Amino acid sequence: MAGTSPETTDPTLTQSSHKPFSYRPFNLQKLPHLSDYLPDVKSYTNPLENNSYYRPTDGFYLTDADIVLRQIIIDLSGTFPPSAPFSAYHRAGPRQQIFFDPSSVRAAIVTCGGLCPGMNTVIRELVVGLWEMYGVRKIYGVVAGYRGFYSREPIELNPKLVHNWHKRGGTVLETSRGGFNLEKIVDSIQNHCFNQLYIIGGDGTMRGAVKIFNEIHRRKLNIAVAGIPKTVDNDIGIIDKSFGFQTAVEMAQQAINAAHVEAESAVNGVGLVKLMGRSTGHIALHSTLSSRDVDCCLIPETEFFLEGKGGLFEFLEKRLKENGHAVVVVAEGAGQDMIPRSEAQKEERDESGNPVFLDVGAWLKSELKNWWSRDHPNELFTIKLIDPTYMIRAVPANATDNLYCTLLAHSAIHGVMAGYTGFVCGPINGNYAYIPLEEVAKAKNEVNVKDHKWAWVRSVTNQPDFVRR
Ligand SMILES: Nc1ncnc2c1ncn2[C@@H]1O[C@H](COP(=O)(O)OP(=O)(O)OP(=O)(O)O)[C@@H](O)[C@H]1O
Ligand SMILES: O=P(O)(O)OC[C@H]1O[C@](O)(CO)[C@@H](O)[C@@H]1O
Ligand SMILES: [Mg+2]
Repeated sequence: MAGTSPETTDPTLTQSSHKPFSYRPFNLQKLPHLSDYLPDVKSYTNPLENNSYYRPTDGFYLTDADIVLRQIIIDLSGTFPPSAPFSAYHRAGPRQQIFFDPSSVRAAIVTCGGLCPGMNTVIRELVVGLWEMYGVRKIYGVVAGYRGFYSREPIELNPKLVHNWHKRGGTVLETSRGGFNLEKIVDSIQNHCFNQLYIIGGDGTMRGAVKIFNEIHRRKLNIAVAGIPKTVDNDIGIIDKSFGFQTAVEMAQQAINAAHVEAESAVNGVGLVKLMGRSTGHIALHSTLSSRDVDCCLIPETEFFLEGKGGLFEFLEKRLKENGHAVVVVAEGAGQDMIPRSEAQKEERDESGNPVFLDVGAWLKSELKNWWSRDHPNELFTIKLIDPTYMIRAVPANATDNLYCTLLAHSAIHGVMAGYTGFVCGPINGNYAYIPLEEVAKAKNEVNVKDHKWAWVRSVTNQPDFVRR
């Protein structure tokens, strides 16, 4: 159960009792396990064995031999096997042997960072899953993010209390930014005798979770740490997509529809929609592709400009002439370098240290108005800015995201009960896997403006590439 070695040279599948499978050209990512630093940690038979609802059949339990490949698209005309081996991860799911006696488990759940549809579903399913599948009875909610570990009393959770939480937006446990004090957090975890941590949050939260995991490891504590990636921006790497993202894209359609109606109903009407996306434009991109009413999509990953040949003004002028209206979607992180700001504004950070952005929607609206009145002083022009910001992330998860949240929560529980620690669970190519926390904390998921998806956006909108020629 301990580690897996990527160094095995034999290209055939090999197995021994302590060194599980490794298969070239796949590099099976090492998953930390409590037994790595606690050699005497005891194992138990999984209680699902006797759970009348599950009746484990052949193949029900997964072993370390079950892996998920990160790269499933291969160009055989290139070098094969590739010079750098593909990453592979352990599949998520129940293990026959577990490393916690359910009656001694004290699980803690915390939510950190901004809101995202589905946070309450994950909490609910962690509570219900721990309770029903493994018979855990001591489950606590840490209130208000990382700072809550040392500044608030945890609340005890049970299935009855959380039964309808999945129907509510936000997080009943509350969340916050900042307040990360490693010593205080780990001291408090020890004082409360928590031995399982379920940390729900975005990229910043995962970086904090790595530090907590390392400190727990350093103190040699019998505490397993699981990260559950949450980000409405979909900016966490390796996993297919984050929960709540699809719900947010769906909500954004309402704003785009309204912008389209306003623009269509005016003379030279422009509907401008500002959507979330701090450093990634996934919400803007996916909303544009699903809507088909969008004439131009602006995201942080690619620059744009206003004046001159190939610029936004020239493009909109053409569109207004052709169609009488236009819809522009802009991600909040786009065009930040173009917005004038004071020295103080340049330095501004939120409690977590993230740069505070200026309002690209208001800025763009004003630039477009000025341009039109300068170049077409005698022609009507209307611009309506719709900024649904928090509306797209404060809603409950849709059915697809609710299902996704449930599978994530159950994957996390199975992994922790099996003694894995310092991992994140998430879907890779549609299959749930355990990924080392450290790897997730480093990985970014930006829109690749060189790939087919962005080309698709450009073919749907026919917007310029904003390259000065
Ligand atoms: N490098 C870091 N080390 C330790 N803690 C961190 C780090 N970065 C962020 N955190 C902590 O993680 C928590 C959440 O971080 P942040 O506000 O950046 O949100 P996030 O998890 O990235 O979610 P999102 O950006 O999707 O809203 C905060 O309490 C913050 O103090
Ligand atoms: O106003 P808050 O709660 O700090 O969050 C705003 C940020 O959170 C996110 O929703 C997620 O990081 C970003 O899109 C946005 O910039
Ligand atoms: Mg973040």
